[in-house]
Parts: sequence; structure tokens; C-alpha cells
Amino acid sequence: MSTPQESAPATDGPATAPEIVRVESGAPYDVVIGRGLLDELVAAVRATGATRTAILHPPTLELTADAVKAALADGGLDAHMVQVPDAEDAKSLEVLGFCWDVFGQVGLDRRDVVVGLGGGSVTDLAGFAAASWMRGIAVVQVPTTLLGMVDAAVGGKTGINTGAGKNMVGAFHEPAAVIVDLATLESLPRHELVAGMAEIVKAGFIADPVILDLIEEHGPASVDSSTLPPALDPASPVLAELVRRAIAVKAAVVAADLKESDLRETLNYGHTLAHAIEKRERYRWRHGAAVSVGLVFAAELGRAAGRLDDETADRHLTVLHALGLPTTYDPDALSELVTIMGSDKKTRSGTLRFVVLDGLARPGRLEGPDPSLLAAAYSVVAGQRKRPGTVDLG
Ligand SMILES: NC(=O)c1ccc[n+]([C@@H]2O[C@H](COP(=O)([O-])OP(=O)(O)OC[C@H]3O[C@@H](n4cnc5c(N)ncnc54)[C@H](O)[C@@H]3O)[C@@H](O)[C@H]2O)c1
Ligand SMILES: O=C(O)C(=O)C[C@@H](O)[C@H](O)[C@H](O)COP(=O)(O)O
Ligand SMILES: [Zn+2]
Repeated sequence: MSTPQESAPATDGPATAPEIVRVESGAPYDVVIGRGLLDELVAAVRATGATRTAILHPPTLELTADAVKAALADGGLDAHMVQVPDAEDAKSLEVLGFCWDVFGQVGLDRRDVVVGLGGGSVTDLAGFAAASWMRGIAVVQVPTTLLGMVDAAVGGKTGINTGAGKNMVGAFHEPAAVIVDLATLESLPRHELVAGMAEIVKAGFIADPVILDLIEEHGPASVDSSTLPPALDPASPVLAELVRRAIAVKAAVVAADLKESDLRETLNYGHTLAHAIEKRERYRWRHGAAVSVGLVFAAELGRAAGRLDDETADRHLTVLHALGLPTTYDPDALSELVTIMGSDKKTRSGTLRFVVLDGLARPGRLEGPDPSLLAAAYSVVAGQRKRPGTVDLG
């Protein structure tokens, strides 16, 4: 039923009892984690009371969407597949408008549901399409990338990019359920698994250092280069544990502060620079890769401001580099990036605000840093300055 390029349909593989992470927000919902979760997906959609559903999916997941559609139809739903452009190209006003047109054609009404099947770009789009259709209908998220599972599909941040920047238009619109079928990761290319690790590493630094211990113990250094290390192997219990832990971090944060009045900003660790890089690169860099560089920058800002100890700052470089994530960027880009960062959603009255660490799992804020601090931190990203004790990144 699946091609080597495509995700295994959620029915494939032995089903094991799924685990549930409950997101105790205003409208609590379950993140169901397991393998072979097609029945759980159908149950989640049926639980919304919908009679019709639109399944938004990228071209790569055509067969999987087909299998999902068939299962939903067997479950008594009138299900429609809606193919959207791949990756970041899906997060545009034009594609959103296309989705609204299709919703109208198939007759989605207020009781109906959108299914977001794909990576974070599709779940962001699907969430916002659902949030905006008839002023808000239900969405069930089915992330099929590592990054989508551990971050994008959970927490209700939805949106698209505009000329002004990354995720500039969107809504907080929580899913009715999130179905995390680890079997879908089996077709995900290694570089996409690696990109997803950047958000897992972020969760480790802001809240759950056990994540970092697991990656250090079971990451690429633990095997020869031709073998997938347990931390990146979709079949490994180590990756499942990393997924569970990162989802738990996100669930706890969004339950406490859905609309990002304070605590939720910590999930933006590394993202101030990352989003500027993505915009400057016209969204051709993977989000996870940009986040990796942004994490190094944020760690160095914390160090330069005298707030983060050398050991924790250095650990960012070693963990990210060991995973094969980028830790450097164009040495000449700082002034352009600073201008772009001026439109970051955390900026207040023109004052740049960054999430930094005051220690491992102790996130804080740095407001209006002196340009010399930005330059000092960026010199590490630019590969111009190495701290004593850091690994030689070559
Ligand atoms: N809303 C949030 O809280 C949040 C959090 C983190 C990231 N994001 C957003 O998520 C997006 C990045 O998501 P992403 O990294 O998942 O990238 P993506 O959605 O672009 O997917 C990456 C690639 O993987 C392919 N793919 C997806 N599932 C597959 C599978 N099972 N097998 C094979 N190929 C598959 C896609 O077709 C695509 O080419 C960014 O736009 C980012 O801003 C949002
Ligand atoms: O959920 C959040 O809150 C996050 O910040 C998670 C980030 O990983 C994610 O990339 C998010 O989309 C960034 O949101 P933005 O508000 O900075 O656009
Ligand atoms: Zn992110």
C-alpha cells in the first residue's frame, strides 16, 4: 500500500497500546502516540461530531491520505483529499484561499473537521484553514515528520507566512486531537529526522535535560556513520522516548500559557534568529536547520550577557553538531538579520527581546541587548570565534 518514498499508511505495522499525553488547556485534548493509529484517527474525527472532513496533505503523502480517506469513509464520514504544495510553499495566502474554495465546494459546515496530514507546514496551514473557516471549525492534526510530532502539531499555533515574515498571520486554534503515528517516520529522509531533532534539543535545553542526556548517549557518536543511531531511528524506543518527552514539555507549557503572554515565549528559544534566517533564505532553509543555528546564537547571547555558564553554552554546539545540524551561518549577514528580527513577534516598541538561558532548563529573557552583545554572539555563529573548551567544528 505504500511506496518507498511515501509514509507507510498508519495501518501498517503491529499496533501497540498507544500512550496519551493530555494537553490540559482551555479545551483539553489528547496527543495519542503509538504505531498503527488509523482506528484512533477515525475515532478522534468521529468524536468531533463531524459528518464531512477535508484531509490536507502534501504531494508526498498522496497514498497515505488515500488510506486515511478510505478509513474515514469506512467510519461513515464524507472524506475529501486536498493536496497542497510541498513544505513551506503550503504556508501562503494563495494556498489558504485555495483551501477555503475547496471547503466551500465540498460543503464543510461548522460541525465538520479539517485533518492536517503532513509536516509542520501542513499542520500550520490546516490549523489556520480550520481556524478561519466559518470563524473556526475543528482540526485533527496527524503529523508525519519528527518536527511536526514534537512541536508543530501540538499547542494550537497555526498560520502562514507573509511578505512581512514568518508566521505573521495566524491564530491560536487548538486541535481536537493529535495523532502521532511513529510508523509514518519510517519513510522520512534522514535529513528531515535530523531537522526535527533541533526542536527536541530546544525542549531539552529549556525544560528537560534528560533529553540531552539521551541524545548524547544514543546519538550519532554511538554508532558508525552508516548506521542510524537509536536517537534517530524511528523503530527505536529511544526516539519514541524523545518524542514523548518533547511533547510533554510542549503540552505543559501551552497548558499554562496558550496565548504566549509569558511562559510560552520559552518555546521560541533560538527562533528569533532562526526566523530571520528563514526569511533571508526565502524559506529554502529547513526550519529545524535554522533553529539549530538560532539555538547556538541564543546560547552565545546568554554567555556574552554573563548569564549562561560556559559548560551549558558549549553543550549547544556539541549536541547540535554531533547530530549533523548546522551551527554556523553567513558571517556578513548580522546587520540584515537584526533588521529582520525587528519584526519578530516578541519585539516590543522596537526593542528586540530574546529568550536566553540563566542555566540549564532555566529560561529567561534578554531585552534590548547592546549591539556589542549581538556581535559577540554572532561571531560564534559566523565561525569567527571559538570559546576555550569548545569542540573544533572544523
Ligand atoms: N505551530 C507550531 O507550533 C510550529 C512549531 C514548530 C514548527 N512549525 C512550523 O513547521 C514547519 C516545518 O515543519 P517540518 O519540519 O515538518 O517540515 P515540512 O512540513 O516542510 O515537511 C518536510 C518534508 O517532509 C515531507 N514529509 C512529510 N512527512 C513525510 C513522511 N512521513 N515521509 C516522507 N516525507 C515526508 C514533506 O513532504 C516535506 O517535503 C515550519 O513552517 C515551521 O514554522 C510550527
Ligand atoms: O509553540 C510555540 O509557541 C513555539 O514558539 C514553537 C516554535 O517551535 C514554532 O516554530 C512556532 O511556530 C514559532 O512561532 P512564532 O510565534 O515565533 O511564529
Ligand atoms: Zn520551531
